[in-house]
Amino acid sequence: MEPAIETRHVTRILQEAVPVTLVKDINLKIAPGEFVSVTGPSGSGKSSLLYLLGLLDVPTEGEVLIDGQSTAGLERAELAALRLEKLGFVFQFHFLLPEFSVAQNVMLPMQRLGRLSEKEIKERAAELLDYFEIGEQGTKRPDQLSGGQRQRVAIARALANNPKIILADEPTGNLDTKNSDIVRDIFVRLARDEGMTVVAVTHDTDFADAADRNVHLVDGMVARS
Ligand SMILES: Nc1ncnc2c1ncn2[C@@H]1O[C@H](COP(=O)(O)OP(=O)(O)OP(=O)(O)O)[C@@H](O)[C@H]1O
Repeated sequence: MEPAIETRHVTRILQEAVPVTLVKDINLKIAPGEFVSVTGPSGSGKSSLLYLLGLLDVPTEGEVLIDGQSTAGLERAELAALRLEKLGFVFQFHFLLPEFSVAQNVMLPMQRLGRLSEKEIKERAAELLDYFEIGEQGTKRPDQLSGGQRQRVAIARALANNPKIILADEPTGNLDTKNSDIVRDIFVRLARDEGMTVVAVTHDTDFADAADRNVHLVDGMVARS
């Protein structure tokens, strides 16, 4: 089976006055359904790597493959289309739109993709919110929810278009222990029960330990994998 995500000699250098190497010669194969945590000291390149895996940034050298398909040389619009269809993102700060209801926030990616009718979109949003036990919260605005509930909405939104891959940057970074446990269990369930591929950057050792595999970065390079 093709890896869900593969990097081949991925290096990203920022061309500043003094060039900054964010990550260097990263070679990873992440299998479908695998749950991988990415750890490392502050500044070791974890977020930079996640941005590259998520096609939000492009390598200076090397290539990122999604489902065996190289993304090298794709135009911005093609990368955006791939992201919308195949990838879901969860960040430490939820980035929900404050002026929209919780349900509308979850509906947005589906409306953007444009494959379902408005009725189907509403139903799927309601199902997702139910799945995360926040079905009652749909008509509220994000700021009327607790931090843990908001992060569950952000996860529901990331899943809206049924992506095979979820990329998360410190998904429990902003949560208390109880909510961190809930969110960690959600990620475990997504990989184990739903067969999703999960890559999550984390400083949370419980979260890192819950993954199938840990990739540890030091100075922009894979120190352990
Ligand atoms: N735009 C930029 N200009 C200059 N240096 C940058 C830029 N973006 C990132 N860096 C540097 O690149 C390195 C990698 O950053 P990155 O955010 O990927 O690290 P990280 O491991 O995610 O860190 P943290 O755990 O603190 O979030 C850091 O040393 C950072 O200071």
